[in-house]
Amino acid sequence: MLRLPFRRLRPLSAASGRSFSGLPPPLPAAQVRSTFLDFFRDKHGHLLVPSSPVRPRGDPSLLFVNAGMNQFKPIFLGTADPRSEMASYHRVVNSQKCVRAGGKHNDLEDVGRDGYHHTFFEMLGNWSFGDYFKVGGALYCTWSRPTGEGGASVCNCVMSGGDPRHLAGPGDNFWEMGDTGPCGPCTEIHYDHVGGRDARTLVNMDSPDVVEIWNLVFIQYNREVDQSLRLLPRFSVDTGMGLERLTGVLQGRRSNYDTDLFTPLLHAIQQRSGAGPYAGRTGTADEGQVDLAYRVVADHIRTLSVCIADGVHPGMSGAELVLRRILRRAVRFCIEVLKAPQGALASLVPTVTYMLVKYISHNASELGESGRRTGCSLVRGFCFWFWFWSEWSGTNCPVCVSASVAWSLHRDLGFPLDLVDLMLAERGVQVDRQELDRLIAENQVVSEQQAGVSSRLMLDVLSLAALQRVGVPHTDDSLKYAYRLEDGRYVFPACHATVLALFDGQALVPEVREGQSCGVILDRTCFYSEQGGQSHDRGYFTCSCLQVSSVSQDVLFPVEAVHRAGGYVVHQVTAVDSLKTGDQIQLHLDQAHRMSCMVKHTATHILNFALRKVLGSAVSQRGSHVSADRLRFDCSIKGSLSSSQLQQVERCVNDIISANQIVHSQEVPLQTARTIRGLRTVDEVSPDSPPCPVSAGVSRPCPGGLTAGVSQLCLRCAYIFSHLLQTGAIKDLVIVSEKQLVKGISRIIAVTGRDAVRVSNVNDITGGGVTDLSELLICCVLPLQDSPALAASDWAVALCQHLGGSAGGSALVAQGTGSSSDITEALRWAEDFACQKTQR
Ligand SMILES: Nc1ncnc2c1ncn2[C@@H]1O[C@H](COP(=O)(O)OP(=O)(O)OP(=O)(O)O)[C@@H](O)[C@H]1O
Repeated sequence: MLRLPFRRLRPLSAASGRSFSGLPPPLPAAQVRSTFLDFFRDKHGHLLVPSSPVRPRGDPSLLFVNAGMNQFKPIFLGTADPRSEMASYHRVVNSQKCVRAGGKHNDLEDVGRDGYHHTFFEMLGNWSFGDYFKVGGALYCTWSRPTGEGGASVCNCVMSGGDPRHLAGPGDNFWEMGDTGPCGPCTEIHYDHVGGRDARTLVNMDSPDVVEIWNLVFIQYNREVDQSLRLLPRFSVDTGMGLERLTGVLQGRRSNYDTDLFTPLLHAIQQRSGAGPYAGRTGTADEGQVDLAYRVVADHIRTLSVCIADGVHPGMSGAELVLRRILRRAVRFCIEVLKAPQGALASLVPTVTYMLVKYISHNASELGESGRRTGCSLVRGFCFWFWFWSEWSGTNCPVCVSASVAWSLHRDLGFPLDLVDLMLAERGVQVDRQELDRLIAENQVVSEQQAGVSSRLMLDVLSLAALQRVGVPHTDDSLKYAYRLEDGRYVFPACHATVLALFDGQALVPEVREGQSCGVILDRTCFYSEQGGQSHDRGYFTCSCLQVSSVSQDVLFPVEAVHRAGGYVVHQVTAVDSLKTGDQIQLHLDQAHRMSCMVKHTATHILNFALRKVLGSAVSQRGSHVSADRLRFDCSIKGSLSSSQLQQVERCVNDIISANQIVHSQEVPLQTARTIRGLRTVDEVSPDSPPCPVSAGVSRPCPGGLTAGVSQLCLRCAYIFSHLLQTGAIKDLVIVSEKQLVKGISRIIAVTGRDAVRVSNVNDITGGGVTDLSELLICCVLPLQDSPALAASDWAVALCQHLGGSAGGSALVAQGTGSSSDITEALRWAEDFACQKTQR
């Protein structure tokens, strides 16, 4: 027997629905929200918990929180800290801020085109954690509220069935939060805005009238990183219903934009722009896309406001990049379509704040600044854009534009690439996508390499000229190579130096005072400067300074960065005491850090060699970066690597490592270097450096054409980077991830030594082989080692979560916290966790 799930209110006319000054809507959204929450809390004993911020807490599998269940992931997985409040949850209800603009759930494309997909929306949800569960048709949750008119139930939802007059039919499905994580079969409830017909065939068919409003998921599994499904320790119920869609249904509006969640915002947009009133048109009826622009701007300003309030700011990668695109898209529609003046977007923030007062804080100023900057760049862009189209308008309008034009719109004029795509698509023009992808990948590599030095104190052209004018000689940095092996240990030379010049960020100065940031130029150094993909050295200076008491004391100046400019090596420090030109200092190198970089550097070249050996000489390097933690290697490869090929590459590298081959180097003239067979990147040698080929292996390269060694290393690196003297110090290499950046270009990330052993252990425990799981470990857990603020239990929880709750993994992370003081506590915690699992 089917029950009546939703009684549709008599639809109001479109005009009255959009009237900004008309009667108040029949059921304000705020009341829809509170009725839902109160119902589950008061009638069914659910605990009302607050929404989490939209930035996921400690969950790298998500860019944004995309569902109410995200914050409860540890409960589903059984990894919640038993001492935490969360561990006591059985029945919970809330209204969660969700953003679906990236990752598995990405609705950005639909926003504005229909009336029910938003990038930001509130998800109403109720949960049972091992409490009630689906028992045939017996389980039901009724949710009802009296209307102002006669107390009729407007919403009476029965999970076990539906009325064909109103329910379009339950869609059986399987719901997943992302590529990994808790999941399970689900029943969706769809609402037919037309009603009185069998709309089952329209379910999930993108019909604007038949819309999913509630999804009831029966969480039973965890999707593991290898894509298998692991049965969870207990079964749970997880439901999610969009507040905006539900409000639309209850207010009798087909479009959410016609509800009181949006109408004040649309009104504010109209006031600030030169556009006519919002008329709710879609598709071809919406000539000039004015109503589309209204919807996009209204949607995006909500998303921007909520995200910024939660600490996600428009930026250059991950969630921040997504937000930057949203900001740019909103600005573009504001300026180009709605003809709004600059600053109009930011001026909407108070309206959003007023409407979502519960969530939004003082973000108007930031959005104002960000929006203003974006606006300026887009205004320039649009001038170019109009010129571009006027040039090609008429018969010569191209069907396909070259990738470099699209790229220049992006790089030079600041258009986001998806906006370029959109603008071209709107005019029926295609872009050479393959070539564009190549340009994107190339740029990504370059910008990542440059990122490390962008924020440093850089010597400008004038200061360089001034240095030369006063006769400051170039820095002698040959000591950075002067390390040797003694009894199997690397010994680095001591280095005393004289301060020749000080740069305060603007000009050369004779002295810097305490607290001042400056660039220090010495006559000699043993420090590496950051260049070409290898991190700079770490360490400090000591300087004998005269104290007030006339007693001389050693003062320590930590070196924050080291870079090179025109033959000078600049050490960036923040002065802890006064420092003057002529001061004598002693340099102290962080030898462990240097060793780690040398290990990764030599390993990178061996990896390059091994890839070519396994896959053939067509493999070519597209970029690399080595730091103390890991190495990254980008190369062009046809297709992606199979796991057996990756294993072969690893084996080849590890054979060279375990043979402890000698790494040879020898200075030769450039002409001679060019004749050495197998030697690569000869052209990259810097003109003022004698070329120095390096190889590892049985044969030693020498002038006159000797074959390069087993693992030929590159010429350029030999001179400006440090290499190991023997390969054995690498100890072990494990590839932790391999993925395609774009078609034809793969990025490999590998770790060495102790980290490689740890990753192998994780793989043994999880049976993972070479998986993204290990990358997670590297990306998310190992970097935390430097954070003293983390309690041991956090370690255990973090890894348990990343390993899908594996007790072995927990123990492993406890070991991995060797650098943290609280290893015993971590182990105890890991044991607790293992015990808890066994008991269950
Ligand atoms: N982009 C969105 N904007 C507004 N509400 C949404 C959005 N995505 C999902 N919802 C709401 O959240 C509920 C649960 O989310 P779920 O992941 O099941 O939706 P979905 O299957 O992605 O929906 P759809 O297929 O309509 O995009 C949906 O039933 C709907 O009410």
